[in-house]
Amino acid sequence: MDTARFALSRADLRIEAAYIAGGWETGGGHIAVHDPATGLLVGHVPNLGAVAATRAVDAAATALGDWRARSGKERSAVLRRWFDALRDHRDDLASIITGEQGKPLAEARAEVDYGAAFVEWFAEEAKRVQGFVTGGPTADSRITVLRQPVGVVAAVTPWNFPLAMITRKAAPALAVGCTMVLKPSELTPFTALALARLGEEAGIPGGVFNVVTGAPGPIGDVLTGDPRVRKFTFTGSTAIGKMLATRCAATVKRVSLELGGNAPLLVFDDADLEAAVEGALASKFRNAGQTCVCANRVLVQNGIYDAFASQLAERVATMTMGDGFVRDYQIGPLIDDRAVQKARRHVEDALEKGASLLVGGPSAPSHRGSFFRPTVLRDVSPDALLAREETFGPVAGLIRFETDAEAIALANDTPAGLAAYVFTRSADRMTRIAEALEYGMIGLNTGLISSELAPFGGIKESGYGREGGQLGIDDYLVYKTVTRVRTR
Ligand SMILES: NC(=O)C1=CN([C@@H]2O[C@H](COP(=O)(O)OP(=O)(O)OC[C@H]3O[C@@H](n4cnc5c(N)ncnc54)[C@H](O)[C@@H]3O)[C@@H](O)[C@H]2O)C=CC1
Ligand SMILES: O=C(O)[C@H](O)CS(=O)(=O)O
Repeated sequence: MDTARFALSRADLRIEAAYIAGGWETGGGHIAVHDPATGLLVGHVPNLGAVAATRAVDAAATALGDWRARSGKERSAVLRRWFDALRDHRDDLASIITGEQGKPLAEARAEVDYGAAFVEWFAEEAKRVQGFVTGGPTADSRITVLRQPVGVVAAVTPWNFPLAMITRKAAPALAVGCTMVLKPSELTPFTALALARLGEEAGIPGGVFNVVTGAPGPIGDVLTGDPRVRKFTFTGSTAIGKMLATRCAATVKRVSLELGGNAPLLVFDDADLEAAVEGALASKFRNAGQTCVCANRVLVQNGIYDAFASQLAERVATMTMGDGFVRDYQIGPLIDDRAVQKARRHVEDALEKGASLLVGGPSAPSHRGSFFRPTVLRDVSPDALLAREETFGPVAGLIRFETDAEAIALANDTPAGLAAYVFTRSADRMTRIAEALEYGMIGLNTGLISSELAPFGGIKESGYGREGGQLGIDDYLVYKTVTRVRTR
């Protein structure tokens, strides 16, 4: 490992072991983890499989009784200590995130804040899980509805937010008394293991939070097939999510899916031009375009099109790109060369279909690591690949429209339904368009919609379930209706 690149990270937080039943395991083969900015080896984690995954489910099932028996206030205190530990180790965690995912340190620190905020939020929610009591069908009867933890939870998470996508699931689950087996992305396992280490320090009992590293297939088969797992939560690509949800049906698990997006960003003639450009920059280029809520299609009304295109291109042309550790660059590397090839394919296809390049395009080969320059294309066809698929890279494709009706039709013309953005000064148009768009989340005159306070999730083929906010805890609770008749 290039120790200089983890200068900020204390050795005891970068752990080359899986975490099962409160113990650190180094057995089995190994998976190599690389730094996307340099291709350098970051380290190895155990390549565990079905046997270890089953032992983790054993541990979660064993720990469930005592953990759910604690009061919400007692679990809240443990989560609060976990939150404090994440904040105290903000720089250590950020350097681990940048080292294995590539985002610039400033974005990595912001992700630690974002992920820790879910732990803080659900430490508070842990004390407020409410049921209700009503009168029964006869004078001597009462009906009580309890909300209880669903039980053992399995979670599978992606590489693009290697900390926040985990705490967005683990915090509500542990808050209500569930236990968890997590399979993090094999591309970014060290962040998950650091979370487990800090959770151990905070007093999360062994078996309550388990991290199994290794081959996705065999581990996934156990997490989707073991009947003791009562809830399966996934964040990642639509194709994998569909397959895993299908596997869960055999044991009727509760499932929540946060899948891919294809977010339209609509700019109307009456928009505040500066706000629309800022919003497009924030939404499109966060994490080098590798978020599921990134603007994936930029739909611009004809009257403002040229002004918006030139101002966006001017700003993108000034963006700095490079190794997230070296300087505070704005654009880091993509996760791997496969992601670079996809972005390149989308740009080339759009150009073949009549678009023109305003700025950017594939990086010079001299650039080490999996970089792709921030790119703006204008006059993109709605039939271009980048309008049909999620680019998951720093490519903004501008598509023209004339009328409100045309904008809505273009925006909704996708199986995805995660996030959409609207820039207009008209309150009436905001209301009409927001209500007509088929998406789980809408940004009005903003490109940033994610926080621990806002229920996050999609509709259509972007998935179901909500994470964060007042709704995030529901996915980890079951209802129990108790009818009682007074004895004579
Ligand atoms: N809606 C949302 O909140 C998010 C959606 N995504 C979507 O995911 C994609 C990029 O993220 P990736 O990590 O590449 O997605 P991915 O779907 O390839 O991987 C996500 C997770 O699934 C696991 N996985 C893959 N195959 C598996 C199998 N057969 N069994 C069990 N687990 C398996 C991976 O190891 C990883 O942990 C994009 O399409 C993006 O839009 C990513 C992050 C958030
Ligand atoms: O995985 C993602 O893309 C995240 O859900 C996006 S966000 O929550 O950071 O906006």
